[in-house]
Amino acid sequence: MTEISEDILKKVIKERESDTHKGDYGRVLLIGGSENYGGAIIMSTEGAINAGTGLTAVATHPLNLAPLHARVPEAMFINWRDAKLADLIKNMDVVVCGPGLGMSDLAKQILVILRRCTSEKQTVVLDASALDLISQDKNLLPTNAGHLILTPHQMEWQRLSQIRIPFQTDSANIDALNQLIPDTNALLVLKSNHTHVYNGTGQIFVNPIGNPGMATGGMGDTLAGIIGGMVAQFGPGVETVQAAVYLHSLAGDLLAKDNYVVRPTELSKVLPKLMKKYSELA
Ligand SMILES: NC(=O)C1=CN([C@@H]2O[C@H](COP(=O)(O)OP(=O)(O)OC[C@H]3O[C@@H](n4cnc5c(N)ncnc54)[C@H](OP(=O)(O)O)[C@@H]3O)[C@@H](O)[C@H]2O)[C@@H](O)CC1
Ligand SMILES: Nc1ncnc2c1ncn2[C@@H]1O[C@H](COP(=O)(O)OP(=O)(O)O)[C@@H](O)[C@H]1O
Ligand SMILES: [Mg+2]
Repeated sequence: MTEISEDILKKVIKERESDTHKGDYGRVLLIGGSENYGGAIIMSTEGAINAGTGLTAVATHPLNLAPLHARVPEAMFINWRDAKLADLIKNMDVVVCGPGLGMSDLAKQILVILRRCTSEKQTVVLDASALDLISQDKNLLPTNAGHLILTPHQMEWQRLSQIRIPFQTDSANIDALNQLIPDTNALLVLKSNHTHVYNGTGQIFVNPIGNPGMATGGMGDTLAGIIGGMVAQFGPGVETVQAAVYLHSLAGDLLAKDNYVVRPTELSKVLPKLMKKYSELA
């Protein structure tokens, strides 16, 4: 087991070369946000954009168009019922699916489309409702994606793995991950006050930082967006995911120095400054 440290940020976050454009920093599609959970996909999008995604698109319920554009005009919008969703998925580097997606039949259909349209070169980050739907039907897993990153909290992992929370030991978690996705490219980010990152070969990385001010709805949605944005720029390896988890908590700790509660939307705002600092320390 390895404790994640600040060094991972220096290693992963690179200074940007002058001769580059938005296409060099990745295309990310975020899918989620039903009528009742629009905030989840907006917070996830804010995480992705503030973590540096080159081009960001959001497939969501049409109710979320105005609030999404008001908060994050950098993001493009597509109605999640639009037939063009399939082609859009095919053109993405990373798809983050699940924040506020909900458990409807439409949500299930979206997972079917995602499974059909993803391929080897792409990374899919699965969070929240996407994981709960897959718990009900394992055939919904988008196994054609080159890299799969699962980001459950402990109850979502209980539903998916059938391991009750007190029995979620490292060895049980690794076995369950390998059984669920017999592909060593899969990563499990098991969120808690000390999030564990597992890869398919049995390596374990533990996040030592973060604080209870971060126990606010939307904090995990934000992390899923940050992971998507960082994978789009720095690749889908386990180091990028460790860096995303650490950066999220570091931002949370920075805010918790003088705030009782850390709002996910505030956390996203401090990411560009932190990333700048670590890109220069490489
Ligand atoms: N603003 C918005 O739009 C927001 C929308 N959201 C969207 O809502 C949807 C449902 O997601 P969800 O996470 O809220 O519900 P669910 O999966 O039932 O989990 C809660 C249950 O798990 C238990 N639990 C045990 N251990 C735990 C742990 N370590 N961390 C967390 N929970 C833990 C917990 O136990 P208890 O609180 O009872 O002790 C409770 O019984 C999903 O689409 C999501 O994206 C949210 O992101 C919020 C902001
Ligand atoms: N007490 C805590 N200490 C450190 N981090 C926490 C704490 N509580 C929650 N977090 C972090 O906040 C996030 C919560 O994720 P999740 O439960 O999926 O939130 P949501 O679904 O509401 O967005 C995780 O990244 C978790 O590590
Ligand atoms: Mg969550």
